Amino acid sequence: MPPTVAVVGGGISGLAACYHLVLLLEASGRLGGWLQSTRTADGAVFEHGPRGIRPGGAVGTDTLHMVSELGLESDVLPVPGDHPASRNRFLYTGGALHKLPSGLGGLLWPVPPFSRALLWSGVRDLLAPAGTEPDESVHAFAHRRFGREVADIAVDSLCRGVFAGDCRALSIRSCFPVLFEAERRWRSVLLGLALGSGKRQDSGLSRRARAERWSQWSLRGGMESLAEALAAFLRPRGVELRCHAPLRCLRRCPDGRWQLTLADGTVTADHVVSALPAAALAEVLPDEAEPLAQELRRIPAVSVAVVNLQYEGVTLPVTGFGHLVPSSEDASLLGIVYDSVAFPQHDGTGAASVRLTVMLGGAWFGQSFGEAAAPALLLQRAQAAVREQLGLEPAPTRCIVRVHQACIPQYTLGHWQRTERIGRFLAEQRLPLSLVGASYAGVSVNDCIASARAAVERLLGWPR
Ligand SMILES: Cc1cc2nc3c(=O)[nH]c(=O)nc-3n(C[C@H](O)[C@H](O)[C@H](O)COP(=O)(O)OP(=O)(O)OC[C@H]3O[C@@H](n4cnc5c(N)ncnc54)[C@H](O)[C@@H]3O)c2cc1C
Ligand SMILES: C=Cc1c2[nH]c(c1C)Cc1[nH]c(c(CCC(=O)O)c1C)Cc1[nH]c(c(C)c1CCC(=O)O)Cc1[nH]c(c(C)c1C=C)C2
Repeated sequence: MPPTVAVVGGGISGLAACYHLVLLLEASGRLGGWLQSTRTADGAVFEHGPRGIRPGGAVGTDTLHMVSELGLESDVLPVPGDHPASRNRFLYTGGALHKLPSGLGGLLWPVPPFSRALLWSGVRDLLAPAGTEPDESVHAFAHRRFGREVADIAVDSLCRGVFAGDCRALSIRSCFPVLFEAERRWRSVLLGLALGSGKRQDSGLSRRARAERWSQWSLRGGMESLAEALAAFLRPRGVELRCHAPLRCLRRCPDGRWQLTLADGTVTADHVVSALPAAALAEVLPDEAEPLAQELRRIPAVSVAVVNLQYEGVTLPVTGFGHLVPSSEDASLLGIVYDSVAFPQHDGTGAASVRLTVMLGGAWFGQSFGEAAAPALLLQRAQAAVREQLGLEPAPTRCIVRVHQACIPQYTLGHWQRTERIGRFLAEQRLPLSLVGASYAGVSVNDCIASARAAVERLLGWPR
């Protein structure tokens, strides 16, 4: 009989793992995890989780390949390289919006909010010696290589716009491994980025993405359609996708198999693929795996309030992907995405509208709003930010507030050692358990899918 493999966690990582396996157990009543899209009767789509996926690199190529296999090709909404949402990103500092420099002109002269031409930061990176520490905070790394202003403003904002996190606590080695490696290998981040990108094998959609220089893509029905399409692909192929099936407890049977205790019974499996957040897995492990549980509990995650707003009869003062707010300007307000610029197809058939998503909290959630923030307060804060930062005075015609508890894992300093210790424990104890998902090696949808695929390949002994 072939071994039984149970996948726990029905987010994108668990679903992607099931691509080749047979049973998935999901605690909630829906699949997709943070892939959450609201579709309104007038055809508008509001994203409460990821809103765009990068097509580049091996992981981006693999995701696009999966999209083709799922038959979603005609639903892909690309954002080509010459689109304003690809070219323009803004920072809100000193009470004003500043376009992030692009092109040579933007590097040769001082462009606010930077007091010196960014060229000097590039020269500093080319001349500075390579670091020797095995890990460093993202801020310390950026300060050492590019100078204080770039670290305090640009890199601070970048970490808020990807991890909703604090660059002073996040690890360069785990959050931005490409930059870390570039410095180690080429002694300069810029040199490494310029020389380091190898040749890629493109086909179909990814070839088109490269030719048209897509910066990101979404789907006509929103990102949740990726989870729905995966589920629709898996069910007729014999994969059992069980919702309302929270894993309560994981025990080893005397014969070495796992016994999974659910709310309404037990399941036995030879191998378990955990696609749960690290802290959720820690809660269900048996006592003998306490050292593993302790490491998992040291991988924190931050909460983000996502406020979707729709306005009618207004015009944005700038056009682009959106703007980020450095923590020195306003720690509680991470940034605003101008959704209707990148994906006007999601505006629906109503009157011409501007759709925005305001993201609040992250690493500053508790200090800004308390642990149990009232949705009305978050909505008020979001609307005030849109008024102050974008000058949109009218009341929004549609508002959706979601508070996502512990939604983005934080790879803090030393994360690489934690994941190594976790791997060592699994190997030494010969535990038939694979860990996939956003808690370990990349938070993007691409990284989650890639982690699931790699685990399944190891499990089934497939060559890469
Ligand atoms: C607001 C926001 C914006 C984002 N934007 C982007 C973006 O633009 N681009 C991008 O690439 N990525 C983005 N991301 C990141 C990306 O969406 C996530 O990292 C990814 O979806 C995580 O998937 P996952 O399957 O690993 O985890 P999750 O989605 O957290 O799935 C885990 C699943 O496990 C289930 N579960 C928990 N406990 C149990 C249990 N005991 N038993 C059974 N099931 C359980 C949960 O219900 C959940 O469904 C964003 C994330 C957020 C929150
Ligand atoms: C304001 C907060 C956030 C915004 N998006 C996210 C947060 C927390 C979450 C997020 N955004 C991206 C990813 C995936 C990372 C990846 O490796 O693909 C996640 C988890 C994509 C992303 N968003 C921004 C950048 C620079 C990236 C990396 C990929 C890319 O270059 O496209 C910047 C950014 N995010 C937000 C805004 C308003 C913004 C810039 C203007 C929203």
